[in-house]
Amino acid sequence: MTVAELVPNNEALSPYRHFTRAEWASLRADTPLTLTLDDLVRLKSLNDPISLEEVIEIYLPLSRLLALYVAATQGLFKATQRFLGAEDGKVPYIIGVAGSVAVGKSTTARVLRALLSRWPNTPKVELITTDGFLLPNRILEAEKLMDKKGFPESYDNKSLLRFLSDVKAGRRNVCAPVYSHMSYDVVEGEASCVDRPDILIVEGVNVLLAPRMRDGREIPFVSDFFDFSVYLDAPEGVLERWYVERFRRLQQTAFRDPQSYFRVYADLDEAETTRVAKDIWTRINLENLRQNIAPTRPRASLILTKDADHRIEEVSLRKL
Ligand SMILES: Nc1ncnc2c1ncn2[C@@H]1O[C@H](COP(=O)(O)OP(=O)(O)OP(=O)(O)O)[C@@H](O)[C@H]1O
Ligand SMILES: CC(C)(CO)[C@@H](O)C(=O)NCCC(=O)O
Repeated sequence: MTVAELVPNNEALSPYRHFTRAEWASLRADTPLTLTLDDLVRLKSLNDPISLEEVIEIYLPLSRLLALYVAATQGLFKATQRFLGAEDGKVPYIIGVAGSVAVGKSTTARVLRALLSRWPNTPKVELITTDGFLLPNRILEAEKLMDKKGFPESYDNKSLLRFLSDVKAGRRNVCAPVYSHMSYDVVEGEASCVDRPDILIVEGVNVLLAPRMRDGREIPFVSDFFDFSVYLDAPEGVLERWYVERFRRLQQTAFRDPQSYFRVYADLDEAETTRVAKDIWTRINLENLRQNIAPTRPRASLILTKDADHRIEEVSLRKL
């Protein structure tokens, strides 16, 4: 026997099964296409920049996999209810979507929502972002955390955990605070409520953080409530480019609104705008990516790796 035969290869040792785009796309085979071409076109017109090819090759196989996972989990729940002699209830299936600022989490979450709601056993799919659980600016300012927006310490983690635990407990009308990118702050008096969905998608930069210890006790974290999670990945340089492009686009549009927190940047020229965007990216978002977000990647059930054109080139699925 050769050494090569004795030592398992990397793929065998990895907790993930890796698929090229083409391999993954072929896993849609035999799935009845629950979407018509019209649905796909409508999805695209939701203002999401995603290509139809991406939906068909990446997101349809993923929605098929998730439909199977959800059905299996619902079956297990029914078995437990029967064992306990309990009345039929419903527990929402919770999916986390994690990854850097500007990687495209909102787009992925919205596409998944649209696709999953087409399956007969999960018609009601709701979506929240953890942005609403950011501490208000007045607290961030007082605690000198304005340059740490998106870092774990900038969230009201207790409220976020209570929200998730209430949803998981099957409570009706569980509400989350709302964040405005325009005012760059939590909106006082506004709420976004979910009412016993079949699936809840929770999108946010730090949703896969590992539980931490305090006084020798483990503090629960958001991902304790997840049944499945997706980490969106792209190289740092590419992420910076997407961030700067988006910032420059917003500088031409939303920043001109008198309500915009970034109104002060509305009159900058192109070079200055790029410099400001790169500075915010490097000081805050890249730092957060390196310190907090990227280290959570190995905790995801699925990793989607994008190339510079937002095309998902590799899919890694955790072996169960
Ligand atoms: N599949 C895609 N194809 C092309 N462009 C995309 C795709 N997904 C996202 N983008 C673009 O990338 C940028 C970031 O996308 P999005 O706002 O969804 O990111 P995000 O991860 O939710 O960001 P943030 O954490 O900053 O809210 C946007 O400018 C968006 O237009
Ligand atoms: C709200 C977050 C943290 C995540 O969505 C992000 O969009 C953000 O505001 N980051 C702080 C630095 C910046 O303004 O880009």
